Amino acid sequence: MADKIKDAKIIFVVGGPGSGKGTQCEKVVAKYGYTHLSSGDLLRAEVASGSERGKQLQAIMQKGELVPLDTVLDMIKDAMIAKADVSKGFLIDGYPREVKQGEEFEKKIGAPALLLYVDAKSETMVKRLMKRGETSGRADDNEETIKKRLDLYYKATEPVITFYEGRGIVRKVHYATLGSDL
Ligand SMILES: Nc1ncnc2c1ncn2[C@@H]1O[C@H](COP(=O)(O)OP(=O)(O)O)[C@@H](O)[C@H]1O
Ligand SMILES: Nc1ncnc2c1ncn2[C@H]1C[C@H](O)[C@@H](COP(=O)(O)OP(=O)(O)O)O1
Ligand SMILES: [Mg+2]
Repeated sequence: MADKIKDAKIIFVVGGPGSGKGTQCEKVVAKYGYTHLSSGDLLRAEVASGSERGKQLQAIMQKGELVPLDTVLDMIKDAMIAKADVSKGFLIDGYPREVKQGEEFEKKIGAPALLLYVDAKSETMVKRLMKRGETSGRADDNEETIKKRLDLYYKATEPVITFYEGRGIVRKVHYATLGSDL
């Protein structure tokens, strides 16, 4: 099964909470036809299913913490396999959240061709998330959880960008300016 995605083109999409990862991914999908997989969306689908595992995930996400690595990696891998036959490439949005997640992904699936870094100032992210929280119904779009998610982003996720900069595969995306060197 995993053989099906062995040679897939993989693009990691990394940025702070509310930086616009999902929004930029939609633009890439429209332009290049890649398959968009958001770790957060996959987790929220599990929560919505009402399963016991979903309840545990919901409690973690509500606190602004990271869910266990194996859980999220297995979900992404299953989703990739399900789309392998129809996909030109994969946008992996919201993963890796820490360097270890990147390492495990590479061991189990493969190496990314590119990392899209969606950059935004922390004030901008907070403002957007507070606004999104008015309608999103997301348990983590509230002031207290947003603060925790931002702290965790700077502590755990920014090092991911430095790690892949060392490999020369990081492309920074600022607002709606998607380069044509994708
Ligand atoms: N370039 C932008 N300018 C203004 N608002 C934006 C921009 N990109 C995203 N947003 C808004 O910010 C919020 C967070 O965007 P989203 O794509 O959901 O971010 P993420 O997936 O990184 O959490 C959304 O409400 C979205 O409409
Ligand atoms: N790769 C990952 N590892 C662990 N937890 C993750 C994860 N991706 C998402 N989650 C959990 C923790 C996040 O705070 C929550 C929401 O993720 P998200 O939808 O990517 O949010 P956002 O991009 O707005 O920060 O889901
Ligand atoms: Mg998102």
